[in-house]
Formats: sequence, C-alpha cells, structure tokens
Amino acid sequence: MLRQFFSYYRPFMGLFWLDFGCAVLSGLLELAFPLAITAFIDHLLPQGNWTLTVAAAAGLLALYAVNAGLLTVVIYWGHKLGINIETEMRARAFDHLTRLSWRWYDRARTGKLVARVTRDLEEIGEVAHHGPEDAFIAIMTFVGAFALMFWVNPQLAVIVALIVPAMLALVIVYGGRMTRTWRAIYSRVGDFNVRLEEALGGVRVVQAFGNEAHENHLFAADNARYRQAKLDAYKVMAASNALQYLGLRLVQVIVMVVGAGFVLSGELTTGGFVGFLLLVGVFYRPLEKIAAVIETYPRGIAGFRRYQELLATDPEITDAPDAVEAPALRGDIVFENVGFAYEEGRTILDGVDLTVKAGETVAFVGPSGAGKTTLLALLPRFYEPTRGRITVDGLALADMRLNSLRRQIGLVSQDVFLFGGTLRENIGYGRLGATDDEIRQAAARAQLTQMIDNLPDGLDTVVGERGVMLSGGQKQRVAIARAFLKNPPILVLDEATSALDSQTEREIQQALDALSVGRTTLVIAHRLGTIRNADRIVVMQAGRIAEIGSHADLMARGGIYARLAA
Ligand SMILES: Nc1ncnc2c1ncn2[C@@H]1O[C@H](COP(=O)(O)OP(=O)(O)OP(=O)(O)O)[C@@H](O)[C@H]1O
Repeated sequence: MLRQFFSYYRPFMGLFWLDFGCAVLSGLLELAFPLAITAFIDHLLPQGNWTLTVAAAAGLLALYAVNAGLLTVVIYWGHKLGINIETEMRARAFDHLTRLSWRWYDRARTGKLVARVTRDLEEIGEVAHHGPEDAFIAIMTFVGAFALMFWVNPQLAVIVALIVPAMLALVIVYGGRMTRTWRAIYSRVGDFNVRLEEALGGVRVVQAFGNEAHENHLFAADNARYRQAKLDAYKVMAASNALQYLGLRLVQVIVMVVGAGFVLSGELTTGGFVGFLLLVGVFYRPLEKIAAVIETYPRGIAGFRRYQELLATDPEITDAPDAVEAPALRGDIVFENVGFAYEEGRTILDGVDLTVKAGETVAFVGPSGAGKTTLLALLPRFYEPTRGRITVDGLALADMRLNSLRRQIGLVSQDVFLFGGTLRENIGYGRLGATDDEIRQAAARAQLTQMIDNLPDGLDTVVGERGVMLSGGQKQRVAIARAFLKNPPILVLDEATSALDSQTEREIQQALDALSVGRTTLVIAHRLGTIRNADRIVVMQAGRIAEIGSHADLMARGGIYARLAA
C-alpha cells in the first residue's frame, strides 16, 4: 500500500525534494544552535571582546533568518506538495465515481461518498506532506542530538537515553489509542453526513409529515455520538500531552541536577551545560513529531485505504478491450432470451425475446413491478443482462463502446433530474456545446417557448436545486427538449405516472409524438390511452412477455390487454 501511496508523488518530485531538502537543512540548523550557544558562553564571553560578541550575535541572527526562510519553504511548498497530491487523488476519485455502475449506486450512501471525496482526502493530503518528511527528520534529529549530547558529556547523554524507552512507549501506547479514537470519529462523521444528506435532501417530506421533531431527535443522537467520540479523542490527547510534557521536564530537571554536579566538579563547562540542556529539548522534539505522525498517519492511512477501496470497485459496465465505436445506428433492436436479476435468486426478467424494427414505436404495459423499466434500462447498458443478449443493428451492446452507444439513445424518464443551474444549462445538457439557437429550437419543439417567454429571465432562469422551481410538467418538457437536442435514433420514454392536467398532458404528448418521429421508440405507458397509436404493444407480466400486438390485435384477442383496456 505504501508503494501505491508513494506513486502519487511521482509528478511532484521537484517539489518533494525542495521541501525535503529545506526541512533537512532546517533540522541540521536546529542541531547546530545549542553548539553555537555553548561556543558563545565558553569561548567568546571570557575574551571580553565586545565587537566580536556583537559580530557573533549578528551571525547567529543571520542563521536564524536563514532558518526562517527554510521554514517558509517547508510550510508553503510542503503543503503545496500535499494539496497537489490531494487534488490529483480527488480528481481520480471523482472520475471513478462518475463511471461506477447503477447497481453500485443502488446501494451507495451519498453522504459517505461526499465524506470520502472531501474529508478523507484532506487527511491524506496532510499525511502526504508531513509523513515522509517528519519521519526522516525525526530520526535524523534523534540520532544527531544524541551524538552531540554524547560528545558534550557521555554520562549525561546515557541518563537521557535511559528515559527514551519510557517516552517512546508513551508515544506508542497513546498513538494507538489516538488511532482508535480517530477511527470512531470518522465513522461518526460518515453517519452524520448520511443523516444530513437525507434529512436536508428530504426536508420537504420531513415538513409535509410534520416530522421535524423526529428528525431533530435522530440528528441529536448522531450529534451526541459525534461529540462523545471527539471527547474521547481529546481525553487521550490531553493525557498524552501532559505525560509527554512531564516526561520532558523530568529529564531536564535530572540533567540540571546531575549536570550541576559535573559543572561544580569541573567536568563540564557552563556553556556545555547550557548547550546540553538545549540539546535535550532538541532531542525530544522528534518524539513530538513522532506523536504527530502517529496521530495524523492513521487518519491518512485509513482514508487512503478507503480511497483505494473506492478506486478498486469495479465499474462493472465498461468498454470491452475490443469494443468498437458504434456506427450511426438505425435502431433495429433485438432482445434474445434476456434474463435479469438485481440480486441473485430474485428473477426480474425471465427470457424476454423481442424484435423491434427501426423506426417502430413499441409500447410496454403491464402491472407495476412487471419489469418494464428494468428491461429498458438494459438497452443503454445501465445494467448487464444475467442471461441472453441484446443487439442493435446486429451489433451486440457489449461489443460497442459505451459512450458511442449511449450517445445514440435518448431517455425521458418519469422523474426528471435537473441540475441547480439555469434553464439554458439544463436543456443544453442534452448536447454540450449546443448553440443558443439550437437550445431555443429544442425548447420550442418541447413546447417550452411560452413558458420561457413568460419568465422574467427567460432561459437564464435558475431552476433551483433539482429543478424545484419548475412544475412536474415543465420538468418533463425540459427532459424532452434535452432529447430533441441530443437527436438520437433510439428513444426510451418512461411516461410520467404523476397526474398532469389534461391540457399539459396533451402538450407533452404532442411533444413526445413529435420527438418519436423517425426514431425507434420504446415507451413505458402507465395510461393505456396514450399508446393506441403505438405500432405494437408489449404486455409484460412477472418478467415475461405475455402478449404482443397492435391495439386492435390485442383487443380482438380478449386477453390481459383487453381486460386492462376495458
Ligand atoms: N435498483 C433496483 N434494485 C433492486 N430491485 C429493483 C431495483 N429496481 C427495481 N427493482 C425491482 O425490480 C422489479 C421490477 O421493477 P421495474 O421498475 O422494472 O417494474 P415496472 O414494470 O417498470 O414497474 P412500474 O410500472 O411500477 O414502474 C420490482 O420488483 C422492483 O422491486
């Protein structure tokens, strides 16, 4: 996993080495400062040369300034490295998410996905920046400071070293606790996001049922769990910080007492004594870094693992390696013994055989749950049949590039999804890059002109989140306008079940009739009245085709359709 993690550094190696080099230099300077102070006290002060003293102080200041410059580079460009990696990962995650199958989304929780693309990746970015740098510098400082301490006074250095295992144990034990508490917090954040997404996305339902108090109650429970998880983490953090602080001070006090003895006995100079005390601080600083790494690293790694899992999810429906670009399709569609199940063992479609000729309009009717929507969702390959195959113009769907197939199928579904932008953007979504004229023409053919003319901002009217500012009939017409703009040879229409007033219904029907001219049209009909003109009607029942024929044929046969139509 580490190898995969580091592969993200590759495009930014220049930045990495800049950051890393400056951090190492700054670490070395930190090690040198105590020695400079020792030299200052032991060698410079006794000389009583004021000019030299001022010059040395100026030199020290210059070194501090250099270090400040190095730290600026580390903080800005180091974080730039982190955010670059984060951005790259986020782009990949989003790209992958846009390609995952409907089957996957049927089970996904949007709130959790949002957390993955935002919070998780933020944590990863932090680790990407701090992880390798902190680990290296911690080791370098640890070893360097110890060597210097040993050089100044071996006995004192050994005393300091003796306490290291206890301090390390502290860091490791508390690091482990920290990891667990962060994992809990993350899980709570995920719950939170799901709750927010559903409660706010469904706020109209909440209010319609007067269930605000109920939602508040559920939210309060999540809120309290999140608070508790955070409190647990802060408890660990407080204990860990206090113990570390105490440990460091303990070492310093011991060094002070023992060191004072050495100074009195003449084994240690005053400058060496002060320098040593400063080195103790430098020596233990890596422990803080290690603690910080231990605290952020698990969060980043947990996030990275979830990120890897997400990228590893199989998009299921993809282009076969030898898939070809679909030619301009005419729309001869054949379903050959098509079977399908959303879940294993629960058959939804059971051996559907159907041939649709190019240009034909075929209507699908039958009881709710018969599998009409499912059957037509197989045509743009939103789901893959579990048995049999579907061909268009003799080409199996699976042999065509997905995009080239979907480009040639227009969909108008029952619940139209609009994006939160303007009418122009929403209609234009049918064919990105369409001109204003083309958009207006499509709107006109979908009988939207009058509505647009009545709006103060016309096509620039903002439709609200998911198009809430439009009526059901208007949304339907926007979907039809999109299909006009797309101009595909094949159409799949799922008639709105919501009751529209007869005038609107007539207008929509006219628009749909106009849309289907010259295209192979498969239409799911919920009202039999609208499909009399269909060339053929397919009656579905329990995942099979029960009857098939024109309205007149089926009426004459006196079967299911005749009973439904009666
Ligand atoms: N995404 C899904 N995951 C699992 N089961 C599903 C899914 N979508 C639909 N189903 C099930 O598949 C069966 C067929 O549903 P489908 O929507 O195809 O029927 P339909 O004939 O179009 O019904 P309606 O006229 O009510 O729209 C139903 O039993 C439904 O519960």
